[in-house]
Amino acid sequence: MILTVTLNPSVDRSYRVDNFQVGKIFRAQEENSVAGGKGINVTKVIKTLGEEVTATGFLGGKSGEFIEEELNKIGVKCSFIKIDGETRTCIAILDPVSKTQTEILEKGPYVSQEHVEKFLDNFNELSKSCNIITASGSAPRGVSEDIYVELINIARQNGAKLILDTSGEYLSKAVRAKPFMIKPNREEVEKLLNRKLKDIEEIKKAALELKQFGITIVSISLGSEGSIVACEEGVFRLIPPQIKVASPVGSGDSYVAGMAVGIKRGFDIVDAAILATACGTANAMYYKTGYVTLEDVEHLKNNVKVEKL
Ligand SMILES: Nc1ncnc2c1ncn2[C@@H]1O[C@H](COP(=O)(O)OP(=O)(O)OP(=O)(O)O)[C@@H](O)[C@H]1O
Ligand SMILES: O=P(O)(O)OC[C@@]1(O)O[C@H](CO)[C@@H](O)[C@@H]1O
Repeated sequence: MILTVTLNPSVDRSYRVDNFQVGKIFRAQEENSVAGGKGINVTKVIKTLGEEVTATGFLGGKSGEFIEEELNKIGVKCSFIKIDGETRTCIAILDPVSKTQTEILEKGPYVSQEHVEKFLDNFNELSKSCNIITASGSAPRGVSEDIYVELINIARQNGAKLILDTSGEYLSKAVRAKPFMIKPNREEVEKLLNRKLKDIEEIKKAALELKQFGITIVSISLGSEGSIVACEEGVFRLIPPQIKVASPVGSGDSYVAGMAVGIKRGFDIVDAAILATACGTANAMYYKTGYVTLEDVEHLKNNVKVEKL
């Protein structure tokens, strides 16, 4: 069983607006609301790939009920802590003409200390029966920036591998706690290391530098340019096939789902990264976040290129 953690889930609302501009009024050509937040997207893709998955984190209010209903519909086991506030909404404006994506992410509700403690107790229990754990995204108000450090330590004590996909202070604190794997994107690594990464050689160096913290797999994702993966077997570049992009929102989450499933199935890291790349690319072909089809993933997998750096 794979366990996914989403501390700050969201109802992801996307609008397709051709020729979007700041400061003007537009009518959307298409709108869509889905259960989202990074870890929820990971959950949906893991389920599509055919693995059993339990989802945990915090949920509250009507948005929380909507997310739980959507996950129940697809057969995900839910083990969320119910909070008093309302789960957030995040907005994405997708403009296929200018090929831009504008996002407005709410901070999320306030979570009390009592609920945080309940969550940690529950996480401790769940991680005893799940050997692969993904933990993704920002945390809502009231949750300490050290939360992922705590989760990494609990997972390790219980013999589980934790894959972390977060940013900012959460990431900066967590890398020192030696998670099994991290998957920042290029901008997140630039912030973390406080320097620009000009080319593939500099990204490779950054991946190896982060691996030195004691992290088994460091994967830096680069959108349409693929990803760089540093692991025990060496450093690899994964290059995805070219596709017609609808929305890459959630491609990083789909990539994490592919990695989690590959590792769960005992693939070697390069094969897990090929599956991950196919999932990230498959997600970018649709407007929905955290949405892939098995047919697309199978087809794309055969067209991912791997280079040893
Ligand atoms: N336009 C694209 N074409 C092909 N593959 C893509 C494209 N965008 C993303 N991918 C695939 O998905 C992976 C993850 O994408 P990306 O680097 O955009 O993640 P991210 O920034 O974490 O995204 P998010 O935070 O929205 O989930 C890439 O490494 C790549 O394999
Ligand atoms: O605020 P966070 O947790 O960093 O990111 C939230 C979010 O942008 O990430 C997902 C895409 O990866 C969306 O589903 C969601 O709205």
